[in-house]
Amino acid sequence: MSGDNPLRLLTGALGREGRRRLVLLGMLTLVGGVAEFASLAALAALFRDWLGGTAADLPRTRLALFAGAVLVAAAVRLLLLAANQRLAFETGHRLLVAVQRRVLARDWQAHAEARSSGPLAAMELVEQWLFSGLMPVLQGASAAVLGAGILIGLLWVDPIAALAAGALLGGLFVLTTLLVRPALHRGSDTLGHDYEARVAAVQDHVGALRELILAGARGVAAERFRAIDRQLADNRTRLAILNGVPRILVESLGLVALALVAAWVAGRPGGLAAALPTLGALALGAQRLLPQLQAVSAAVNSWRATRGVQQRLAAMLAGPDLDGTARPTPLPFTDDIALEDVSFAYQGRAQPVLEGVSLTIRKGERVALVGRSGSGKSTLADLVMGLLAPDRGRLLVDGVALGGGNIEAWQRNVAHVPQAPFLADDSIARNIAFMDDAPDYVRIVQAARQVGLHELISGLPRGYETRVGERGQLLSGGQRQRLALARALYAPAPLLVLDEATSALDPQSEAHVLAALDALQAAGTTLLLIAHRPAILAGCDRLVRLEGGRAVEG
Ligand SMILES: Nc1ncnc2c1ncn2[C@@H]1O[C@H](COP(=O)(O)OP(=O)(O)OP(=O)(O)O)[C@@H](O)[C@H]1O
Repeated sequence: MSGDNPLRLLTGALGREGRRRLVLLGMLTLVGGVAEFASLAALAALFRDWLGGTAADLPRTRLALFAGAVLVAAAVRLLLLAANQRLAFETGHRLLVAVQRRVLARDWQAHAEARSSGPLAAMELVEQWLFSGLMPVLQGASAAVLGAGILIGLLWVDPIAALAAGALLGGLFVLTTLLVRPALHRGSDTLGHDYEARVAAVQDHVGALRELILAGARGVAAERFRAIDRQLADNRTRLAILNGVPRILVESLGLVALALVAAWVAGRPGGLAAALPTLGALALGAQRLLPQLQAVSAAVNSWRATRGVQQRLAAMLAGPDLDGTARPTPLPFTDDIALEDVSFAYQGRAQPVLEGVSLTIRKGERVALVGRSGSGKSTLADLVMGLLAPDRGRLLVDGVALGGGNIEAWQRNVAHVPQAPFLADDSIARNIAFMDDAPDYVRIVQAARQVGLHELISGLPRGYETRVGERGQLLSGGQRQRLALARALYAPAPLLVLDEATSALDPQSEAHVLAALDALQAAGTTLLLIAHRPAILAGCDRLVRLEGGRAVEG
């Protein structure tokens, strides 16, 4: 599912199963078209046989045929309704999953540079596309086939009248569509961005509420949001109206067109009596054909109205999909990690953060990275963890160069605790056993004890089942850090990277953490610490200082 062609987006989103369903839907639609044709033809035949007769002469077989054809047509419509809805929701589901898979497939740098409002807005975009784009299109496609069946029925009954009706209705459809086309294009192009802007604004409110309160800027934020949503609401209103106009025109002018054809038919030689079968077919045609025409018109215009949304979704789907293969076995790590002449610059920045850094970290060592703010400590740690790739130079683990295929295998050796760790809005236990579908409570408690959190957690009314709130906001900064450290201890990895992960700890908590680090090192874990606090630095085997993009010992 790739490319920015919205049509490819549709077929790609369907997947193999969806395409099979689409073929079935097409076949069912054809049956529906035949049923529509049959009901019209049966009605005309009924009128023809009955012409001039009394109630007693009613040809019962013809009547039964007509009733049968109408019932079959109704049954097929019901099936079509169900098949259309199923296909649409299934496609929406697949599309959303596909977008999230691509969000998860991004590499670290792309993720850091991307706006998080995009993936969040994808949910709204998919809903919008589903209800205002795909569903009308599926209904319109069915309607086109059913409408063709009705028109063929009319052709069979009275070719000239059918051609006249077809030409008038077709002309009407083309005219009304052309009428709204430019305005629909204009409105739809900004729609995708408008949705993203709205999500981004809400994210700011949630993320920066403290700052907004203290700056007295809540009113400003509300006003900005009002303007963003006003624009979106106005645009959606305009598009909905533009979408509805052709439908109303097609319905009302279409009725007039069919009445004109009926009047012409009634005026032909033979008079009203000879025209009766055609008039009956036209009346039924009007009742059946106009809604189909409306649906086709809605489909064409809805597809245009959601063009901007389709383009945004297509852009989100343009990236690579998540690798579905099994997790690789960890890369052997028994000797050392070596950086050889490594240089790195962030995209769009002329100045490299690191230039010609060479450094060896032996297995089991505790190394501290120090240096001024912005000197590149986190960048170096990201390179060691394989989250970033060097522009020049290389990284070797036990002499094996990292790159391409073995990065994930290397990352299976790595645990990381950042300064502001991510905590899920879940229980303490589930945050320690993060992403573990079968949490081991013995290990959870052990990890919590090691970071000095067990007493505190045990004292809470719900203990380890206490929820930590969104991003852990029901805990203090130091508690969050220790919880993240407990997470790293729960699933120990040969290399543990702590990036200012102890900055919010009091001396007592720090003592706990130091003891935990000692135990880890004694068990053979390699520790790379970015830290400033003397107690943490004192326990390290080596200090590596970053200065002007270079690494110096001491
Ligand atoms: N994703 C990014 N894109 C562009 N530049 C970045 C990115 N991340 C960091 N930088 C820049 O790279 C430089 C090094 O940043 P880094 O976070 O590695 O420094 P640091 O030594 O860890 O700083 P601190 O001690 O303040 O955390 C900084 O100038 C920073 O602005």
